[in-house]
Amino acid sequence: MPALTSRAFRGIAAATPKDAPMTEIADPRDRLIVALDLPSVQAAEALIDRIGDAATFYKIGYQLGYAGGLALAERLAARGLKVFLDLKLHDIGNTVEEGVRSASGSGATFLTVHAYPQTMRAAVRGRGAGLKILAVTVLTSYDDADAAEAGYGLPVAELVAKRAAQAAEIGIDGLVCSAAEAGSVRRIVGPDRLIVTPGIRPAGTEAGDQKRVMTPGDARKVGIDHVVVGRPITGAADPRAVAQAIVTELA
Ligand SMILES: O=C(O)c1cc(=O)[nH]c(=O)n1[C@@H]1O[C@H](COP(=O)(O)O)[C@@H](O)[C@H]1O
Repeated sequence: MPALTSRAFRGIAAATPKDAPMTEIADPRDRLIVALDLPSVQAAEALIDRIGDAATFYKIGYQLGYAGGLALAERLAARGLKVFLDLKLHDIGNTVEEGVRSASGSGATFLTVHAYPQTMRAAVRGRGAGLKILAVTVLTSYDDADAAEAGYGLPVAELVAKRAAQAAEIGIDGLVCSAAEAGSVRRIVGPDRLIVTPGIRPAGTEAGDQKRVMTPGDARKVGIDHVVVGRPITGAADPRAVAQAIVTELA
């Protein structure tokens, strides 16, 4: 995979509004969500120790969740760290509603569902106090060709916009999209819903399987609330330093 450079982002950055407002967040570290995409709880705890107080917010997804990570989520929340449970639920309404209800007792701050109207309505019905539901619009590993291959008749930007409008109408708390769509999503959903953007790559780092990417500094300018960063931190020789640099870029 080619390394990404500032030049690679120039087109995207030029197309976005300058210094769009971000939601007020008291601690700038809360803007960075570190994706704990690791094979074991032991590996995750070792990374959290190395990062120390440079990060306050961690995401637990499939890889760690199916390897004991759900219990870890409860322990991290009990320690005062913020937890994003990235379960990306999508099923019949009853199953989603009851799954969200179960997750509401975990102490997590965020939980993801896919942005299908039936799924989002069910998630809102099951949502307990303190848990915010994020709807994943179109995965950041998709481009227009991938959307067409999956059977969608809209380009990614239009599909994201359509799903963002549906999510806002249903009462979802926040959207997951790429930073490239954050400006248009903000105009659709208004100031009160969260915009959370994966596909974030510090300049010079590998995109890997991500297709809609942006640097933390450019993402800051388009009004995101939180960024999600995995491999650039989990694979770094000094994960604490990378986390600190990203928080500085976002501040
Ligand atoms: O819901 C997510 O967090 C998510 C949505 C999306 O569209 N794209 C995306 O990459 N993610 C997650 O964000 C993280 C990105 O990881 P890196 O590509 O390693 O930075 C992974 O844990 C993905 O599962």
